[in-house]
Amino acid sequence: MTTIAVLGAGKIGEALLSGLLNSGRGAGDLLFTERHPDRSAELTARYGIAGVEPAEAAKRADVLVVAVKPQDIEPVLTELAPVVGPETLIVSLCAGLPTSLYERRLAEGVPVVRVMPNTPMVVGEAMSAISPGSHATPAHLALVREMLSSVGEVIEVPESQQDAVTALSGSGPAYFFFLVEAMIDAGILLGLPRAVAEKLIIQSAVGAAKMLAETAEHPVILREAVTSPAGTTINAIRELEKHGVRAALLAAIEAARDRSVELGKPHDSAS
Ligand SMILES: NC(=O)C1=CN([C@@H]2O[C@H](COP(=O)(O)OP(=O)(O)OC[C@H]3O[C@@H](n4cnc5c(N)ncnc54)[C@H](O)[C@@H]3O)[C@@H](O)[C@H]2O)C=CC1
Ligand SMILES: O=C(O)[C@@H]1CCC=N1
Repeated sequence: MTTIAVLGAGKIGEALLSGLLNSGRGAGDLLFTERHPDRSAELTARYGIAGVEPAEAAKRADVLVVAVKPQDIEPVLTELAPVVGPETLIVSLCAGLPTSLYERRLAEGVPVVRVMPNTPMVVGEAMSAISPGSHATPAHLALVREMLSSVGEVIEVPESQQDAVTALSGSGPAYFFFLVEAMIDAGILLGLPRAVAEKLIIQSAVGAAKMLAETAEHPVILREAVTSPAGTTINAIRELEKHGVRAALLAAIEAARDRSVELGKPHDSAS
């Protein structure tokens, strides 16, 4: 069995570890590194996975999954440079960071795959987009695909699209949670008990998501089916359009893409 070490067990690192455990991998095939000892102890107690030093992770693991913030990458590269060779696959989950950064800083020939996952991997429903670096072979990509398909869906995209992917599906769950939160507030405004509003909105979100996933229908058709002539929904849609919600989403996702580009800027090959 492939041994996988997650470097930086924060929110997405934990989501990956717990998703891999849920998919049937043994705790003994997983490792993590974490700079905060309390966090490390908490994760070992929760999952039975060992927290180790970076050099030990590099020695024992076939795959090193980098899951620190892009701003924290420098010390990780410094730690990995002397201990990682071409037999170890680096999988970077970091927004904005190009594969060329790892290739420049680590030993010649180290294979790197850039991945943008999202947090629904905790429930086996991640959307992950993968892009090979210049030393990653089809076998490396297949290994990453196999690892991530145990926690959700996987697509391959050119690395040039990863900043857009980050803005869309990497951050995407946050937009849906924001929408759900606002809709629950609307229920409170209309005088419903919070628990009732939560139940109504969460189940509506689950149902709508299932319809999108399981019918082949375009979202416009599904929305039109809810929107009765001179009915209630069209009144709401008019308000959404009046308040520029569509334009706000376009601008918001463009801003997220721009931030991803910015996070990679200090590390692009020209710098
Ligand atoms: N949170 C999300 O939904 C997603 C995050 N990502 C990417 O994943 C990465 C991590 O994001 P989050 O989990 O949200 O951040 P986070 O701040 O929750 O986790 C980062 C973890 O790395 C640890 N860390 C930092 N430097 C370290 C080092 N040198 N050695 C060991 N551990 C170290 C921190 O203590 C922290 O626990 C980022 O690069 C982000 O772009 C990608 C997709 C989705
Ligand atoms: O907000 C962020 O920077 C990370 C990357 C995608 C989702 N969360």
